Amino acid sequence: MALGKAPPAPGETGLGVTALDVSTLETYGTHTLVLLRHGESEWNLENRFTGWVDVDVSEKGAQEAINAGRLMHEANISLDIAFTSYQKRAIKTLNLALEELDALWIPVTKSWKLNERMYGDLQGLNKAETTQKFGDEQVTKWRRSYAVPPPPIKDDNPYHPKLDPKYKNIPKKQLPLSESLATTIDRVLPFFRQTIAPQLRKGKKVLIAAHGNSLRALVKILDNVPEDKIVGLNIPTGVPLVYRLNRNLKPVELPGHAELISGAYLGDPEWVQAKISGVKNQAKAR
Ligand SMILES: O=C(O)[C@@H](CO)OP(=O)(O)O
Repeated sequence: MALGKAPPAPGETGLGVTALDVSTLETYGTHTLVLLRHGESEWNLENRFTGWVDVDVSEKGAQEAINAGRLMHEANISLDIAFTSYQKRAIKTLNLALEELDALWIPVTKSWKLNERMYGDLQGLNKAETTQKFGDEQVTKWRRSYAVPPPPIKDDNPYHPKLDPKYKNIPKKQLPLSESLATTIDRVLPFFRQTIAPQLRKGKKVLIAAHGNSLRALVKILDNVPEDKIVGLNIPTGVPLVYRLNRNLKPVELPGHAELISGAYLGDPEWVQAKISGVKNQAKAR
């Protein structure tokens, strides 16, 4: 992956305008948690279901990651510790954003528990073609419902996680063959409670660089988003989502917070909204 040298076009960065007055952040809650979805991946670009397939960030995705670092810098966000998945699109996004913040030194913990939701046998398929074949209702259920898992990955599928050496130490029966949002929560929540929450309680400012659906799982937990509303939650690539939490690690509603959630995205709200709509519309039949 070569990093493009051309500066991003005006209007592509969201820099310079943010709905959240970051100078007042300290007045909301006591703990800072920032969620960051990786920058555009090669398969986001090709509009393919990705899940546990370990694709890289695209050139645009790398720029989005750098931009995420700039947005945090502009907002005076300082970080103490970071968490990410086993997947290179999240790891690279984290590194590029931290580099921009001059914070590459902070401790980073990687865990497969923060991986993208396992997309089963849909992995590798084009989203728009899948909608043409199975219909909008079915694909929306697979992508965004709370409890409906995609079809499980077949044993001879070349993207089967048992073939990936990074999962060799995970007991085979723990390796998911497909996951709904509900079963993604079943692995994300214990990791959050056991490993991330103690750091927040110690007063550490935490960044989690992860994926569209592992972050939807976290947001569902933090904000207690009702199951029938979670279908409407789409997380854009490369836009830091800032939470302030109270002593009980419950989120405090921030000014300029996004729909359904208490956290606020950094960057120009129109720019953020356009990026959210882009994610929502990926599966539209063309
Ligand atoms: O393909 C995937 O793994 C995810 C994130 O890119 O897609 P979706 O937004 O359709 O859940």
